Amino acid sequence: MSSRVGVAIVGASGYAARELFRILLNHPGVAITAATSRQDEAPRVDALHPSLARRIDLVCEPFDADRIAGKADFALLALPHTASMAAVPPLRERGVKVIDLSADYRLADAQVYADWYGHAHTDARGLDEAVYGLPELFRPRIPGASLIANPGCYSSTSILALAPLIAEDLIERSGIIVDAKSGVSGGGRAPKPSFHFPECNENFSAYGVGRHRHTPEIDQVLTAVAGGKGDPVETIFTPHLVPMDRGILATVYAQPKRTAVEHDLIELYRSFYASSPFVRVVSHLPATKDSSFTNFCDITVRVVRGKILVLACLDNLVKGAAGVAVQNLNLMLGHPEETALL
Ligand SMILES: NC(=O)C1=CN([C@@H]2O[C@H](COP(=O)(O)OP(=O)(O)OC[C@H]3O[C@@H](n4cnc5c(N)ncnc54)[C@H](OP(=O)(O)O)[C@@H]3O)[C@@H](O)[C@H]2O)C=CC1
Ligand SMILES: CC(=O)N[C@@H](CCC(=O)OP(=O)(O)O)C(=O)O
Repeated sequence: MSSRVGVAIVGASGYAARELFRILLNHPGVAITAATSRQDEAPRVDALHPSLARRIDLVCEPFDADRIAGKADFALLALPHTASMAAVPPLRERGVKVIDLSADYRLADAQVYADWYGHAHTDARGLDEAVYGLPELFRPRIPGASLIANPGCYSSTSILALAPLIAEDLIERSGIIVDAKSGVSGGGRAPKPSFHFPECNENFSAYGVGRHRHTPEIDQVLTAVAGGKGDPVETIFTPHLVPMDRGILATVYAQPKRTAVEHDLIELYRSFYASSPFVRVVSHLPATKDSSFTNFCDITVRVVRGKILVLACLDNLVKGAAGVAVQNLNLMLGHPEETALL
């Protein structure tokens, strides 16, 4: 036990936290030494998440940076945005490395954050130092980071779908259409009217059209993938809510700069992701159930009437949240990226 690294899970009662527990309880190099919740009665983790009964014997405590620093080297924050940026500075001041699952450290520019999230950013230093935790694109930067901004679930799907085309400068950068669908757990465990069963069951609707907060995140990262050369990437990102528990499928439409050949594109994707164990470039059309409860993102490419279509899917709670957080933790700890994730 002593050779294990102590990890705290902050925001323990939520869905992303449940996945963190589920995955990390199988990790040979990690001990979950603390869990926090605002709930009054110091709930046991397995009372919050009965699926974890007999797997974990841990009581939640209120958030206290000193206590966490006394027990853990890493904190994985599964808090809503704005709550994270209040918790991150005191943890980092005490030497705790942080992987933040919220959106608070994903956008490099505080003004862009304020514009899309409607709140001023209060941790300029953290924002400056955070590394965007999408290992497939930024793997070399992750081991040395002290603060990781874990990507959004729609963002990961869309970025992984588009990165090879942008990196190779094969498509026009404006007007890229990302038509994405998510299961309801993407909205978290806290009840909201649109997620109420009679509202979302047997229903299918778009939301956030033209103003979803993952738009600037997708554009920012893909513009970085382009190497800062040329025009910025501008996507038209439209999310939809699908009445299923989990999973995201994005269908991306892009205008090629020259004639596109499907077979060559599939080969490009295979070579681009050859060193990325969690991207499966497939020839069939991916379906959410194929990646459910896994850390895989499945991607394929088609050419239809001269346009490039990329279809990508992943599990929003795993590759879209807790799984990629553990991928990042593995890289920071020097473990194989796949540890506890296969
Ligand atoms: N769901 C998903 O698919 C994905 C989620 N994310 C991000 O991960 C984070 C967690 O998401 P998810 O687990 O779905 O969310 P949940 O709503 O399920 O859980 C968040 C937890 O944070 C705690 N919390 C809520 N509000 C506050 C607050 N104001 N201050 C402190 N703690 C608070 C609550 O725990 P308690 O009441 O016990 O204190 C709650 O259970 C979010 O930032 C989300 O955007 C990222 C990618 C995908
Ligand atoms: C279905 C649903 O509501 N999904 C969430 C996205 C969840 C996620 O990845 O985003 P953050 O980490 O940025 O919150 C939404 O559209 O806001």
